[in-house]
Amino acid sequence: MMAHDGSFDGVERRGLMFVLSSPSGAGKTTLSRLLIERMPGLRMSVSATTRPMRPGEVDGRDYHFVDRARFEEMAKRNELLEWATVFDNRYGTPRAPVEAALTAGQDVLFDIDWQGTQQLREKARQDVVSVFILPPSAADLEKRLHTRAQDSDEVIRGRMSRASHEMSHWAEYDYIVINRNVDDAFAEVQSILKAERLKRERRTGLTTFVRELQRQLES
Ligand SMILES: Nc1nc2c(ncn2[C@@H]2O[C@H](COP(=O)(O)OP(=O)(O)O)[C@@H](O)[C@H]2O)c(=O)[nH]1
Ligand SMILES: Nc1ncnc2c1ncn2[C@@H]1O[C@H](COP(=O)(O)OP(=O)(O)O)[C@@H](O)[C@H]1O
Repeated sequence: MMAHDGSFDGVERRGLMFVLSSPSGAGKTTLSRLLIERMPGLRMSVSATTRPMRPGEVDGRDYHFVDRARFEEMAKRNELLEWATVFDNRYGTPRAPVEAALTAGQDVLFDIDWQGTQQLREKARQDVVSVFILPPSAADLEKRLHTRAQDSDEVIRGRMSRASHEMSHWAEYDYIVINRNVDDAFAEVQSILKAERLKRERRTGLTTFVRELQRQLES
């Protein structure tokens, strides 16, 4: 039997919400892309944002780029699972795709800030697994923001000055990963997801599975 989540261990489970947060430039986007590529059964939550599109970004893949009026309308209609203001722009998670994925037994990956993580945790504590990504040093963080070459010097200065505030929320997260080297950080994040998928409480099919094992043993 194949479980809904695409894994092959034969036991159904409830989908989980896997959250990555970090100061800008620490590597969330890089690690998220690798996770989506390499972990079956994991879907990315594509946020809505009012911030301008960066070179190389694609509407509907990286974000749903919307204007302020549209964003306010989505929030008012309760179409967002959470939302927050970051760097003067609005960011929010469309509710419907997340609920559809979880119902289908898929896990959902979120690249959201600490404000959004708090809101998800309040709504669904048991289903949220949160990881905070730290850069190895301030110098590395600044270098990464510059090598990404997608923001002006002024925007980068703003992001650096917000980094310390963002980082002050590290202790609210379940796991902390220091992104020195992408391969190691990816292996750590992947291990967290793999272990969390095995948590007893999420594995709704265990009672049936064990009952069947017992039946086989006793017959
Ligand atoms: N609360 C919340 N935060 C979001 C959402 N989407 C993105 N963010 C956060 O907004 C911040 C800025 O994102 P972005 O402009 O793409 O820059 P980045 O930091 O380089 O990824 C990051 O901390 C994201 O995690 C969302 O839907 N909700
Ligand atoms: N471990 C790492 N070592 C060196 N550069 C990295 C590492 N992780 C990410 N980067 C680079 O740093 C820049 C910022 O990473 P990104 O994933 O966009 O961060 P975030 O989404 O957290 O803002 C990108 O150019 C990315 O390729």
